[in-house]
Amino acid sequence: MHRFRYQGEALFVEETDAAGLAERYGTPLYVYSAGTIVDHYERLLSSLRALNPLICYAVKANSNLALLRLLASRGSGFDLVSGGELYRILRAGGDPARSTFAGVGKTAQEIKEALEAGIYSFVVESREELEVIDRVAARLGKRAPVALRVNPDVGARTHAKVKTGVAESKFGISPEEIEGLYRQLPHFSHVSLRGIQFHIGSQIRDVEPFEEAVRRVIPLVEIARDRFGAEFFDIGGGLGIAYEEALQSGDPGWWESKAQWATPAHYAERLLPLLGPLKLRIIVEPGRLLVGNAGILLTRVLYRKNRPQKKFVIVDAGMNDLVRPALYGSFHQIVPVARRSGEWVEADVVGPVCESGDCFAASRRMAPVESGDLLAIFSTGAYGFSMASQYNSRPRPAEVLVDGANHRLIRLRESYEDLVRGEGIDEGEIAPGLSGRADGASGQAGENESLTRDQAGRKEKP
Ligand SMILES: Cc1ncc(COP(=O)(O)O)c(C=O)c1O
Ligand SMILES: N[C@@H](CCCC[NH3+])C(=O)O
Repeated sequence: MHRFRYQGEALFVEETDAAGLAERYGTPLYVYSAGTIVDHYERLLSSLRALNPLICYAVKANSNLALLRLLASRGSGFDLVSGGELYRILRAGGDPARSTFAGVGKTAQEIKEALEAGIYSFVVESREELEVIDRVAARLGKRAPVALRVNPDVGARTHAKVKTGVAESKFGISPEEIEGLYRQLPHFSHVSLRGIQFHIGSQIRDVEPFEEAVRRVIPLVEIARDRFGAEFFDIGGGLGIAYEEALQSGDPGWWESKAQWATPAHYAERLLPLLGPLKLRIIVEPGRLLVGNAGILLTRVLYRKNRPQKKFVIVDAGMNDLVRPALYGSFHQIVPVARRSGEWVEADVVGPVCESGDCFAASRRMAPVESGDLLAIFSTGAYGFSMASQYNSRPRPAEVLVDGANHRLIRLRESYEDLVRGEGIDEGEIAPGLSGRADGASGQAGENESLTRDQAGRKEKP
């Protein structure tokens, strides 16, 4: 269950009133409930108890160090997709030996960093990537643990932009190609096959696609286990949550029975008989499920605008802070932080960004609001801050973690200075010696790659 409730007319996050948080830390403000995250983690673990699973939290959903630390302290491993995410989990005290590294475009540098950190397994998405991993491992005198990501060509009822298990998507390797790779694997002398993985997409709330994917991939898993000694089967993440009526139902999504959606009992009931007999370590990679309904975005109403055709509520959060509605047309419940009586209105809730798509809710029936009021945008713990940008030169918002009656800032609101960090106007101001002339007369012109300050001088070639 999530821990956001009205007490009287005031919205509370655990035992902390939301309005007080907005006063103290300003808006827009992401607020997370630690109790909700831990509850979701423990519930998932117990629903799959019979498999003794390893949960690898998908860092991309929300990569704040404090959340990573919280999950690591409960024993969670991590699903990573970049060198930056590896850096984050190391900073947060996460264990690379309980973490996997997926993604279709790992660079040789990222592969080297993960090998040196002692990653539990790469999740390989192409033959060419496998070759690079083999080469980097050889150079380091190591053997790289790898899993192959299977694209099982299973569709799922979710947004087209977040389906990843269909043959047309860029992810994974087809079953036929994997069979070919099995034959060639002995030639890769610096990798060992540790597992098989699939991940078919995100915000999926039916069990059938997961079951279908497991069934299709099991024959490949059995070969990996019997011929190559593979030890795990990773069935990815993608479990959906309730966005509709998230507050009223108290439903983090998937746990409680809802006529049209699967429950964890249902999921377990259907998958355990398939997975149990494999006698392998089972890994799951949930992101949204653990943190999605554990976060809200607090925003203040700046202005209202009433036209005969439409009413607008203009708030101080924008699509740069929360891009999901603009990107996917996704629904987020929006409620007042302090309820007032009066007639409900139908309005568009929009942000200040100069795009018509900067709209959190279109023609939404909502409780009456006045300028200065606070609103809470629900179910924004996943893919909220982690997809935020500085578009329109808007500093990214602050983040706060609530635990009971305690609250603490876990990310400072950005300043104008943060907006221009790393930019330079004059020659040599930010990277002395790097500038040059097209004819190669000086500096490192022709490198044809832009370097970050950290990367300069330590590029790993594939
Ligand atoms: C490889 C991988 N694992 C896990 C996830 C987590 O997905 P979700 O947040 O839907 O559980 C993703 C994102 O879809 C992913 O790409
Ligand atoms: N960003 C997407 C989910 C993508 C999952 C990443 N593999 C969302 O907000 O729903």
